[in-house]
Amino acid sequence: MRLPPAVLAGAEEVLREILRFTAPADTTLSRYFKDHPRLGGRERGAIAECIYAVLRNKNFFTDFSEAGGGSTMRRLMLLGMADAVGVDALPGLSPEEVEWLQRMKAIDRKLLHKSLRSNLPLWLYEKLVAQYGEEEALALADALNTPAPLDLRVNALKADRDKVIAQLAEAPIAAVPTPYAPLGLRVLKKPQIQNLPLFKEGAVEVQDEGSQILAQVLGAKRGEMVVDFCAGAGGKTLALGAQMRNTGRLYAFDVSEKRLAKLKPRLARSGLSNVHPVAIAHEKDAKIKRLAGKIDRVLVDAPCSGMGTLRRNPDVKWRQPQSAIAEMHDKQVSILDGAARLVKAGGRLVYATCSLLDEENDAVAQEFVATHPDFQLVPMSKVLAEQKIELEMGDYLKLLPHKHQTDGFFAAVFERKPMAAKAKQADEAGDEA
Ligand SMILES: C[S@@+](CC[C@H](N)C(=O)[O-])C[C@H]1O[C@@H](n2cnc3c(N)ncnc32)[C@H](O)[C@@H]1O
Repeated sequence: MRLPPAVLAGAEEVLREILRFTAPADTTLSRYFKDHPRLGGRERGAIAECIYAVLRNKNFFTDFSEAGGGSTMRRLMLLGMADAVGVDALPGLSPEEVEWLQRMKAIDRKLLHKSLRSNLPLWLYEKLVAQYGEEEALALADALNTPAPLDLRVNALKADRDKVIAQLAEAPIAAVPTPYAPLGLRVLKKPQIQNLPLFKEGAVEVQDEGSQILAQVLGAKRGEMVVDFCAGAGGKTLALGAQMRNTGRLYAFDVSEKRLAKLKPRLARSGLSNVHPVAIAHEKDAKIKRLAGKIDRVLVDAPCSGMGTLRRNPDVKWRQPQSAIAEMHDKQVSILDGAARLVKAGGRLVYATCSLLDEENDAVAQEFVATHPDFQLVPMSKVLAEQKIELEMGDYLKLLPHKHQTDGFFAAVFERKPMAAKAKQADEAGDEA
């Protein structure tokens, strides 16, 4: 069935705004839908998919749109719409436009020049080639430009994975266990999970399998004191609280009160009562000092470029200049240093990002070890074996969409050496006196 003509005009209008890259694409889209309440579900879906198709394929579409009639914005919008809903669903096209769109569909993208095929900014493509080699960088780029599946985490406090699969099947929603995360489910289509009783009652949360694995890597146990240092809206906090079986104390720190506020309804659904959200001013806040040397496990899910999440947020690659990566690195080093003070002797610290870039990952972990002799790296192979997760890794966790079908994630685990830590804690106590 053809879309109403107004949908194409609407998509062009919102695309023009989004390609200014002054705000996240999902924020602009939500505002547009709020301002146009009469748009139906199918129309909204078509506009959103069109926008995301353009963001994912921007290099290729921009190059191809140099040919063809009408304004550049209409041509980009048509390419996005054709990708999203197919040429036959588009109303009011001229015969030339139909022929032009069919020509685009027939192109074998594997034969394109690599910078067009990767659909990444050149600086990012070159960094990935330097890290992974050309063949793997292209496979990674292809995976990053493919929409992510919908993953759920079963809340072990309220449900059991097999039973949730059976309940979803009644909806009917097909879901299978994720390959690595013990409580993960991959939903085969993308239904509105938020309306299901299972979701409203807190039996499931939406969480990428990679993010679930990150939370698991911290190894939080019953009765422990744990800090989620960059908790945000609490994706990992909720997983950690359930891992701790709703016992002990889990502090959820963040500098953004707005993000922490989004954690509250999720906490209410989850049934967790061991979580304590705390807004901090910065990573050296006095609230942190009070807990210095007292915490069993600290997770630093650091602010980062987010380049591992391009399957979901394809605008992220166009919205950040290369110079932002060096700034991120410095911030990450500073946050990790601030968070490390919390860890008690023999306790663990996990540094994690959803970036794919060495500067934000390996380089931060190496700098930390070099400047914190009281901590030692715990090889990820050992951590994964402890958690019974069957993934082959070396020193670090490096999850990649083309290999593991997760978002791109990095994690390094450090342990505070028992004796040295005690001496340092004594020093810190002396400093504070
Ligand atoms: C990658 S996001 C966290 C995502 C979250 N852990 C989750 O799983 O949903 C990084 C978070 O770090 C927070 N942040 C930025 N600077 C910080 C700082 N100096 N101390 C603590 N949190 C900080 C940001 O507000 C953001 O919420």
